[in-house]
Amino acid sequence: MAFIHVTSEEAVAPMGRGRIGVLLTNLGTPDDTNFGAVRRYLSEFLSDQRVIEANPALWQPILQGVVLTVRPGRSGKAYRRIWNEEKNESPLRTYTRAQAELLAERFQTDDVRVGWGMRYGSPSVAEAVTELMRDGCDRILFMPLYPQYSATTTATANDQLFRFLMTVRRQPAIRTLPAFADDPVYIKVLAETLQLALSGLSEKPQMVVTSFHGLPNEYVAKGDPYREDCERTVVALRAVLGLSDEEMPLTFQSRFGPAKWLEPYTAPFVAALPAKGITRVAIITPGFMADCIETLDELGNELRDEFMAAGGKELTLVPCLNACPQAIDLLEHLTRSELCGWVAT
Ligand SMILES: C=CC1=C(C)c2cc3[nH]c(cc4nc(cc5[nH]c(cc1n2)c(C)c5CCC(=O)O)C(CCC(=O)O)=C4C)c(C)c3C=C
Ligand SMILES: [Fe+2]
Ligand SMILES: [Fe+2]
Repeated sequence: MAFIHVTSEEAVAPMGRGRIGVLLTNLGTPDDTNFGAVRRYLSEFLSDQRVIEANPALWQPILQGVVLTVRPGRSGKAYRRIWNEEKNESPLRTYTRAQAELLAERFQTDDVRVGWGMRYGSPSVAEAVTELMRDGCDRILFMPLYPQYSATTTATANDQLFRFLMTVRRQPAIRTLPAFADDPVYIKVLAETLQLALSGLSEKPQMVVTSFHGLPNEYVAKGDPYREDCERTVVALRAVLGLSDEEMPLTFQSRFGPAKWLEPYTAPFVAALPAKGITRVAIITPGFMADCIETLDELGNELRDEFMAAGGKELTLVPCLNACPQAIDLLEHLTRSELCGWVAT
């Protein structure tokens, strides 16, 4: 029996092209400030083996026993201090949604859909990708919003996307955003945000401390390039602003657990400054694309109190990029670069 080969051009439909989707992703945040909601969020977050690399057989009893008994109450209190009462949600969610909505406006004429999702909590990455696929997107740019790469953030966000796609028969094509630690537009926007925050002050700060989320030393020793990426950002920022290492030091905040993390630790570093005659400081947090509990509470409340109690006169916390027009310029720049060949750049 002869096979019939369909070879004529008319017999084969040209390849259909669907829409392009862009999916902004950040870490995630609790749905509420009550004990149960914070516990659910922390349980998901701290069960991620990219975040806590300890053997789960040893870690889970500690997590479910001690950590999730004590921490949700303490963290819930902190979330209540920074909660967006108007929208009844965490600031990280407010800003991530706003970033997606404003970025979507920049792509209206390209017919590019922009969604947003969270690595932990809601809306989940799976929900957000499903929505884009239902909207006809067959090519998706996945954008974990971490300027500095870490396996604990960038890689686990990518894992979560691909884990979902394992359940999908007809997968979209995927691109993922790489870290952008020394991207000139990112550095320029950081510099402008800093200058804007300082422009209203009657006296200039004596020091601009950079504070990045910390990471266990062990992860870096095993090859996580996070510290190098943070250094890249700070070196580029100092160069643009004409500041020395002493005028713009690099520090790490938000240590969790008893292990040694990247140093110097922000809080003791800043609290020791008044004793050295430095009573006016600004703190900039380039690793956070949006204000969250770590910036607003850990620095804006806890560290501010500590600094003032130690004899400090003024602590200026520079807002994160959030949803200001320059932040959206940056997101558009990153998106267009990564969509090269998919849309006109
Ligand atoms: C081992 C624990 C943690 C690692 C490693 C870690 C890395 C890491 N985190 C961010 C960004 C954010 N972290 C946030 C909150 C947060 N982080 C940890 C622990 C680790 N983070 C905890 C327990 C929490 C919850 C808050 C608390 O209970 O204190 C947030 C804010 C979330 C919010 O809702 O506002 C962000 C953002 C980075 C960039 C990073 C690796 C470099
Ligand atoms: Fe964290
Ligand atoms: Fe914290």
